[in-house]
Amino acid sequence: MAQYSLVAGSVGLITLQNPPVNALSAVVRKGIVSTFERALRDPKVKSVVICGQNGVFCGGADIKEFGTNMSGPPLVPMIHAIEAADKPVVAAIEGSALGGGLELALGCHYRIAHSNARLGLPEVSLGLLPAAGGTQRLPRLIGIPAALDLITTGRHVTAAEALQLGIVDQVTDHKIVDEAVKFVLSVAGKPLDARRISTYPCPPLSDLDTVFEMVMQKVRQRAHGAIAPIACVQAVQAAATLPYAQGMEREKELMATLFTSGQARSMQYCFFAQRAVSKWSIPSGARWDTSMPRPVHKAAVIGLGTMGRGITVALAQTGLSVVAVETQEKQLMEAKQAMPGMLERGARRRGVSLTLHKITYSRDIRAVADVDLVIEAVFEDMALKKKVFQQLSDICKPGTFLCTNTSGLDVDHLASQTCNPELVVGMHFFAPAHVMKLLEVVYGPRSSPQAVATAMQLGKKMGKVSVAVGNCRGFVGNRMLKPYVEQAFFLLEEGATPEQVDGALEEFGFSMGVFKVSDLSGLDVGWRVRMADGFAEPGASSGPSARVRQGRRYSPLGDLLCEQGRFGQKTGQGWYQYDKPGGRVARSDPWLHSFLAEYRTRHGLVARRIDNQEVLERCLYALINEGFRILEDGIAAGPEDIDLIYVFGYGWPRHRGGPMFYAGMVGLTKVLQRLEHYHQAHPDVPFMQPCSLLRRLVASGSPPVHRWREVIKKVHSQL
Ligand SMILES: CC/C=C\CC(=O)SCCNC(=O)CCNC(=O)[C@H](O)C(C)(C)COP(=O)(O)OP(=O)(O)OC[C@H]1O[C@@H](n2cnc3c(N)ncnc32)[C@H](O)[C@@H]1OP(=O)(O)O
Repeated sequence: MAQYSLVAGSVGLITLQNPPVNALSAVVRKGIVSTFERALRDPKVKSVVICGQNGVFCGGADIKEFGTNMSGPPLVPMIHAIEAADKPVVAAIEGSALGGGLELALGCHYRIAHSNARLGLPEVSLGLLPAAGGTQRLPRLIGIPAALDLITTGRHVTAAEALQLGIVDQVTDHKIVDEAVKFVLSVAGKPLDARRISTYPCPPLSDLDTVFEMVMQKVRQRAHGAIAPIACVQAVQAAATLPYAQGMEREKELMATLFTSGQARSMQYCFFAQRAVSKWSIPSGARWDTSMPRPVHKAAVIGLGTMGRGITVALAQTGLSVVAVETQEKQLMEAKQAMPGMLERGARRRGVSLTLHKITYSRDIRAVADVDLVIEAVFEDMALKKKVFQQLSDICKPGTFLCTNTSGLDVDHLASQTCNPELVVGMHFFAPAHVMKLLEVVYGPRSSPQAVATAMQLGKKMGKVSVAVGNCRGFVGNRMLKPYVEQAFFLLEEGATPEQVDGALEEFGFSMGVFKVSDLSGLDVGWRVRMADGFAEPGASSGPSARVRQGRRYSPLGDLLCEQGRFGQKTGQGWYQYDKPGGRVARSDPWLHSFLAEYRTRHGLVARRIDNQEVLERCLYALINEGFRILEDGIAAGPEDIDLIYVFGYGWPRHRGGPMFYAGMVGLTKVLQRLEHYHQAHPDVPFMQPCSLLRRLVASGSPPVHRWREVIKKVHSQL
């Protein structure tokens, strides 16, 4: 709702009230319309201030209303009425003014912001565009280039930047409503014509066509198939070329296409999924709202390879004191040289001050004796990690949480090396750890609720999307990767090329296909895992049984490349070739194509034409099928957890909602049928055998993804 009061004798104060973010629900819109009309009618009222309760102006339209039969007064005419009023209206902005919230403020004649405010038009990240006049007013106010930047990226700006851009008229550190009232009294009687943004001409720009062409090209490249950023550019182009009223028509038309699109549904699902996974619960019954995290003031990182450096930087950026331990002198020196640059770039990007002084370095593991939490990030080798955990258990003060950054080893086994296994959890970061948003927090059967809560909270503080997952080989993300990569290898055996497989996946929306990712992270990573799992064995890649291991189909292609020293970008050759070791630009490699042809001949395989549909189905459905197994095993609490892991850690396109949501969009029956088809064709590939949970869901009428938990619960209760 919206509350109305008369202040300072002549100012109508309208306060938006819809906790927690004063979203513009039907009731709030109704409240604004009626209180505003009352203010206009009241002769005592000479001016109006609009603010939000509890330190937040407005988080935008109520996203929960999307997809329902929307009732109540629409936003556009409401904002027009405010702009057209003959009494001055000031938006008093503190906290957030986002989406429809900022559009409401743009309809006001003046905007004053508290220095804590954040403003933005983030609709693009919900698969939409700012359709309450945002695409038409913002370019008129701040110019086309700045408006394009804000609208196509959805980024939030601080009050200081908003002032610089001209979005707000004043920034204050004082009480926002008091300042707004003072301000509106000071402008009483001034003509309002020049304050109505819809009447402004768009600031002229020379060579408009070229500007839009270039922006569109850039936006398309970044969008990976998402349609909202493109529509955002088109809407701003309308502002630049059409009169306001026609621009509004175009905005409406473009929004109508987006609003009902699967992409918008997927992205809005991701928004709510992100909030849902922070409300974690684990099979022991521990939950986010009943488990108290312990404060972490000082942390340590053991091992300063690529991951350790990233984790140290991420911790220091959070403001924690960090002890960075590396026993190898050379590696320590390299880390000391590299990390200041990483911190500097981070500080510049985030507009904050440098935190170099937060890190102390040591070669001696005993330096971690007084820290609250340790993250082990040594080489991915169980024997080495066990030794580190035994040492930590002896050295650390009582109560120190011991975390491992393993990407898939048994966390419980590591916990068993310590005197207090309840203090042990996995904190699986993704490279580069100071940039990537995902953190898998891995609990074992003995991890205490407090250990899980502390790791989850630390992740949040570090700006990560933290997802609590159970302990199994590869946890959630890497476990699902295995069938996906396996299918990609099989496709090469059957006639596809890395270029074709990657092309199909990139067209689907991944920023990089599976083979490019493999070249980037190093082919040796997967090779080591396959060796540890007893699949890859020296000398076994070329014998007669090379393509069968442990009674199932196996492709030794990745092992063969590793045996040739082709580890990807770092060696300049992998599935592609690069201009030099460390090169970044993948080029097709004729050697690889001959190698594949020879390999097929050697194994009596005849290359066939494979279409992109088959590439997608085999790679993605194999991955999704493993996702169902993970749900069935209780390793992830719900489909949202898996989806966020894939969106934030593995480049799954957000506009496709994550693998499990995508399965729902495709139709569970179809996914099941295609898995059955491929499993019949390849009975020696267990990953293609449809998971029984998928069958259960189909048998229960393929409920929407938010109702899967009910079926999963039933499955678990019957175990
Ligand atoms: C004609 C169409 C015109 C306009 C279109 C739009 O306006 S679309 C909406 C544009 N706005 C946004 O995208 C903002 C989304 N919200 C946020 O970015 C953050 O929530 C915000 C406002 C920065 C606050 O962040 P904070 O970390 O403090 O809280 P949290 O994100 O956990 O949110 C708290 C709860 O509020 C719910 N919520 C937030 N925004 C909205 C919203 N716009 N509509 C509905 N609900 C919203 C959020 O889901 C949380 O709910 P909970 O049940 O507690 O998990």
